[in-house]
Order: sequence, then C-alpha cells, then structure tokens
Amino acid sequence: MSVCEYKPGLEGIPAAQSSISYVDGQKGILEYRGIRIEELAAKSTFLETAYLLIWGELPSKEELAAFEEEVRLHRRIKYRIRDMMKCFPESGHPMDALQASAAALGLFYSLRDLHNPAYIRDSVVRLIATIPTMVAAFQLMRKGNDPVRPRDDLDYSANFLYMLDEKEPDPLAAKIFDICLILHVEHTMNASTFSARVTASTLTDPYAVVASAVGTLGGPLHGGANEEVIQMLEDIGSVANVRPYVEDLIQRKAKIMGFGHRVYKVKDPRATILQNLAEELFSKFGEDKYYEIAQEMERVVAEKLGHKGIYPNVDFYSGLVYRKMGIPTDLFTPIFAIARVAGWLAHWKEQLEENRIFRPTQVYNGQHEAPYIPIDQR
Ligand SMILES: CC(=O)SCCNC(=O)CCNC(=O)[C@H](O)C(C)(C)COP(=O)(O)OP(=O)(O)OC[C@H]1O[C@@H](n2cnc3c(N)ncnc32)[C@H](O)[C@@H]1OP(=O)(O)O
Ligand SMILES: O=C([O-])CC(=O)C(=O)O
Repeated sequence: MSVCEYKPGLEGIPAAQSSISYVDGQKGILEYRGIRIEELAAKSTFLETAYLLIWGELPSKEELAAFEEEVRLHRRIKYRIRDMMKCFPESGHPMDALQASAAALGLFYSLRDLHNPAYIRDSVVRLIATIPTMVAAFQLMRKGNDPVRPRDDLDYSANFLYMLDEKEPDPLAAKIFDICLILHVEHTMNASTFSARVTASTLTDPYAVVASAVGTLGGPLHGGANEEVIQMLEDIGSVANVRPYVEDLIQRKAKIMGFGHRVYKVKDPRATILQNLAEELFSKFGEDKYYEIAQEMERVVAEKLGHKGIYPNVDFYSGLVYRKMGIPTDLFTPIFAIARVAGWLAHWKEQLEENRIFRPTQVYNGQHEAPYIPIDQR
C-alpha cells in the first residue's frame, strides 16, 4: 500500500463513495441525488426530500403519503424519555439534551437487525418523527411547562412550530421553515456526517449513529455557527460598527462566524436562498434591524477576504429567518439537527450497503524506547 501524505482535517481525501449529494464549490452548486437544491427548495417538501435522499428516488404519490403517515404516527415520545428529559438541567444546551435523548432511544430499541429493510425503515421513521418532538419537549420543559402532544392535523414543519409554543404557526412561516429543513438536510462528507458514517461502520445501532452526529454538529466550526452569528450581529450593534469589528477579527486572525467553507469558495447557494426567505418574512412580518448589519458584513468580508474564497455559508442567514419566527437562538442548531438527521440516515443506510469499518492510520511523531522514570525522580 502506498503511503499517503498527511492532510490535516483530511482535506481533499475521499472517505466514501456516495451517490447521495454533490457539491461544486467553485460554481456554488449543490445537488441531492442529482437534483439542484434551488429546484427542491421551490417544489419539494422536507419529507419528500428526506425520502429521496434515503431511498434514492422521488417517491410516488402513494409512497409519499405512506411515509408521511408513518412519520405522523411515530411523533410521540415515550413517557420514560419525557420523564428523563424532565431531569435535565434547564440551563443545559438543547443540543446536549437532544444528544442524550437520541442516544436514550437505543435503550428501548436495542435489538439490531441491520440487514432487514423493515428495521432500517422503522428506525428512519422513528428518528425523523421523534427528533422534533424531543427538541420541542425540552424547550417547553425548561420553561417549566409540560410538553404538548403532536397535532395529527398539522404537517411535519407546522407541527414542530406548534409544539414549540403551543400556537398554530402562520402558514407562510411554516412553509419557509420546511424549506429551511430542505436546505439543511444533507451536505456530502461534512464533519457530522463523517462522524455518523464512522459510528455506523462499527455496526452499532442508528440511535448511537445519530447521537454521535448530533454531538459533532453542535461545535461552532460546524452547525453551532448559526447561533454564534446572531450573537456576533448583536455585539456589532450598528452598521457603522461593522467595518472596525471585521477588521479587528481579521487582525486577530479570529474566524468570522457564518463565513468560509471547506468546499465552497463562492457564496453558498443555500445562503442565497435563505437570504431571500428572510426577505420574504421581513416583508410580511416587519424588518429586523440585524439584517442591514448582516448585509454590510457580507460586503465588508467579501472586500477583505473574498480573495481567499471567504463568503457567507449556510449558517449566516438562517438565524435571521428563525429569529423572525420568534425561535430562541439556542434552538437554531437543534433545528439544523432536525433536518440533518435524514441526511445522516441516508449515509447510515449507504454505509451499511458496502460496509468496511473505518480505521485510518496516523503519522506517529512521538518518542520510541522512552525510559520509565520512577515517580520520586520526576
Ligand atoms: C454547516 C457548516 O458547517 S458551514 C461552516 C460553519 N462554520 C463557520 O461559519 C465558522 C467559521 N468558518 C470557519 O471556521 C472555516 O471557514 C471552516 C471551519 C468552515 C472551514 O475551515 P477550513 O476549510 O479548515 O479553512 P481554514 O481554517 O484552513 O481557512 C483557510 C483560510 O481562510 C481563512 N478563513 C476561513 N474561514 C474564515 C472565517 N470564517 N473568517 C476569517 N478567515 C477565515 C483562514 O484564516 C485561512 O487563512 P490563511 O490561509 O491566510 O491562514
Ligand atoms: O459541508 C460542510 O463541511 C459543512 C456542512 O455540513 C454544510 O455546509 O452543510
């Protein structure tokens, strides 16, 4: 076997063969199973797109209706999971609550039958159906309220927004939220998906796969950046402060949240769609003062760092959309997870179809034959 050059962060190293999604980072193109993201955002729904990613083809009318119905029937969480979540500290981050709750599902469904398509389908349905209920339950319980039951008459996204604050959402907000889920569902071999595939390759259960991916998504260099963007816009506070703020970050070699991407060297196509969705919401529900600051940031960062290919990524405008819907900032990353779970499950299924355990190598740069020094001589 030839020895490969070590690449920090495995940059440019293929970790799998996959037909789930495709990115052209120079042209700003993203496709799911060959279909452009712009087309899916305009015409599809989250559950239809999830089906496409997981089973490889757009569902027929009957197949989609059956999948939607199965998801609807599995939305409730077990009382024992709910009671466990009640014991979580209300000051804890909702991503940690979600990771623990997703892992806890494995306690109830520990029998693994990874070669059985019915087992795969059941697990997919259960995870896609219950993750939003868990996020919403923690949100209500940390405020001291009881979680509400899912509403069977509401579709996937409208039901989630309803469960968050017990109010039926505005139809435009629910539609835009569903598009946001489509935009976040899948993105080739990103860190959390890689984590999911590594965990899947050991042939463990899908709840462990999803729990490890949730843990990976939460970091500020990955999905956690959407939360940090809003904090940054609040810190900046005014359009006039954007330039000095950006210049200071660049001078200190600090990362500007919501900008830059390992693959995209142009503006992320999802950021463009999210910006348009934010504008649609502002025109119905009123402006957000942070939007002007965000636009000025995009201009200043392009001027200063455009030559390095640093432009807004998916996390830059999503927070402004969720903020306008009245969603608390620390739920932005759990919402990302609600979407991405379907992408992780598509990769789980694909990994199982041609599995080999991940076991890369390392470049050892430590000592050899080192002496053991007795404790009283150290
Ligand atoms: C859903 C997602 O995960 S999307 C990404 C969300 N994350 C963020 O928004 C956090 C901010 N962005 C970043 O930290 C990075 O751009 C990442 C992690 C997304 C990608 O990182 P990498 O591919 O490893 O890029 P790397 O850190 O090597 O940067 C390459 C160059 O661009 C610069 N750069 C990259 N991103 C940024 C940024 N956000 N702000 C300022 N400079 C940046 C680096 O300083 C480096 O410059 P240099 O070559 O002069 O040293
Ligand atoms: O692809 C990546 O590296 C990060 C990611 O998950 C995304 O952009 O959606």
